[in-house]
Amino acid sequence: MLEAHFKKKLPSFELEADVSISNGILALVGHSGAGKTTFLQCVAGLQTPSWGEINISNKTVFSSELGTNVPIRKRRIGYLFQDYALFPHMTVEKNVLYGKPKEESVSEKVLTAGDVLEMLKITHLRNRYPDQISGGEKQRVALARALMTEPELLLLDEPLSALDQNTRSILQQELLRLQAQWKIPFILVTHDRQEAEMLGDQIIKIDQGKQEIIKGRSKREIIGELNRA
Ligand SMILES: Nc1ncnc2c1ncn2[C@@H]1O[C@H](COP(=O)(O)OP(=O)(O)OP(=O)(O)O)[C@@H](O)[C@H]1O
Repeated sequence: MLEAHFKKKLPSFELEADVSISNGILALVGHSGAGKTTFLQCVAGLQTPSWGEINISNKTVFSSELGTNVPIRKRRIGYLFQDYALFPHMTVEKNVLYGKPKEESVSEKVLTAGDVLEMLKITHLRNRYPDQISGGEKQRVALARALMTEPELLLLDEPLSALDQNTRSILQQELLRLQAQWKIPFILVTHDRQEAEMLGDQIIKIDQGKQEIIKGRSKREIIGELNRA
């Protein structure tokens, strides 16, 4: 579950975020420079909002009022970047194992690297290095490493944009399957409106920091409906 209600001052505008998602995929669309990456980074703890509150799985990770700002490594978030960010000197298996939490597992899903490699159908690549696998395979390894962290929320910053259409379609299906299996919210930044339509249970467009709901309903609308019932 993610509930984020915050503002972040940027040099040319202020980003205003107000989202709520308990399960499923929230797609974030918008022009270049609209504030999408800033949104993800505020949720992850890589940037600090100017004002507001962020809750993940009912835990407050940021609150300007309470002075709470939980560091990124304690937020239980998987973050997938466009450029995969794999370690070139480590094998696929070592890259995946790198995601394993250092402390004892805190979730009921105790995962081995073998489980995750199998889940993403890359067991046969375990001993290869990143320069010996394709772009689509690299993205699977990056996804495997993110899942290995046992996240409560997965942030995906244009994860498929560097891939060819065929690989992209396969991985889109894979994301849907993983989300259904994992049952945690995914936030997907994409430039591709069709991808947002296909994968997003909710779609939010950001323009100059202001959000517009394209698909799904705002928390305010849902609460209003409950109050009227
Ligand atoms: N480190 C920074 N310092 C100053 N301004 C920044 C910094 N990073 C981003 N910005 C500005 O903040 C605004 C939002 O940037 P952001 O990266 O969130 O946009 P985006 O929607 O993710 O864009 P893109 O689709 O091109 O990745 C932009 O106007 C950008 O110029």
